[in-house]
Amino acid sequence: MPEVTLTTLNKLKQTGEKIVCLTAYDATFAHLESRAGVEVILVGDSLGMVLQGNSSTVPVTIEDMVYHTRCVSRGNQGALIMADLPFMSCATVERALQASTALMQAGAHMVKLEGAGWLAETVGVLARNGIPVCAHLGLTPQAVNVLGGYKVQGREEAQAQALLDDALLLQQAGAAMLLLECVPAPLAGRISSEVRIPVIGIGAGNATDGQVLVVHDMLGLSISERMPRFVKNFMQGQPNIASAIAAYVNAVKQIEFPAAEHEF
Ligand SMILES: Nc1nc(=O)c2c([nH]1)NC[C@@H]1CN(c3ccc(C(=O)N[C@@H](CCC(=O)O)C(=O)O)cc3)CN21
Ligand SMILES: CC(C)C(=O)C(=O)O
Ligand SMILES: [Mg+2]
Repeated sequence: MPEVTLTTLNKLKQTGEKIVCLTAYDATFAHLESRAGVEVILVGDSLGMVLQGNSSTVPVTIEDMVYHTRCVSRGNQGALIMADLPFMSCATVERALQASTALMQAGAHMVKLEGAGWLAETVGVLARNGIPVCAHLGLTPQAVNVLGGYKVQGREEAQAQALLDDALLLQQAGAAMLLLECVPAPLAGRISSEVRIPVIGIGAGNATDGQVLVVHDMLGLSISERMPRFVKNFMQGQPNIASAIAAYVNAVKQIEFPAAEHEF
């Protein structure tokens, strides 16, 4: 058992203290982040972009995710490890169970799946089998080819209402956590206050229960010229990576990050 558990995260939500989440893909970063006070380490399928150099997360396989989850697990010092279920791994309940088993046996404490209310049954089956699930809503990058780009979701009233309905449905189905990506800040705040479970945001304003960023982004490392609006470079003014990560933890805890310029 890690030092940080779902109980810890639920308590943080109740007390209003922000939950800090950051991606890691290897043992060294897992070590640094967990030592710096990051509560949740996300082994994100963003590794398909920042490590593998793909232009989306679609090429990432379960084997890739298992490998990096194992690496992170070895370096982790007490954080809760959440691993992404990659593209197509939730197409059927059976596939989701198989992929999640592999991730949990590689050292994950929780899995994250992209998708809305239609995954409620999958979430329920996983939860009943002892696998905590985070449901990733809003901009779901694995669906980039359907969405037509990495765009803000939930801007129209009907879409916003559908997101809120999905959040409540997934909680009801047994989700332990939600992640909202690129949704208008007021909508993310509303969803966070209407569900009991912790809500982590990226590009979703500062009213969610926690924040996540891709570690390469917050260290100012980028292949492309343009960074998404929600990214802040925490290396600025810091002597090393450990202190940049500590600055991120502090900024999230103090609700200094994200600022208005980082939200939609
Ligand atoms: N390095 C990295 N960082 C990420 O945050 C990330 C990945 N990779 N890979 C998977 C997804 C892709 N993500 C992205 C990528 C681009 C935007 C982006 O440029 N968004 C526009 C929104 C434009 C709009 O609709 O108004 C922006 O200006 O931020 C958002 C999320 C988030 N995830
Ligand atoms: C951007 C975050 C939320 C993610 O899913 C990832 O890193 O893969
Ligand atoms: Mg992901």
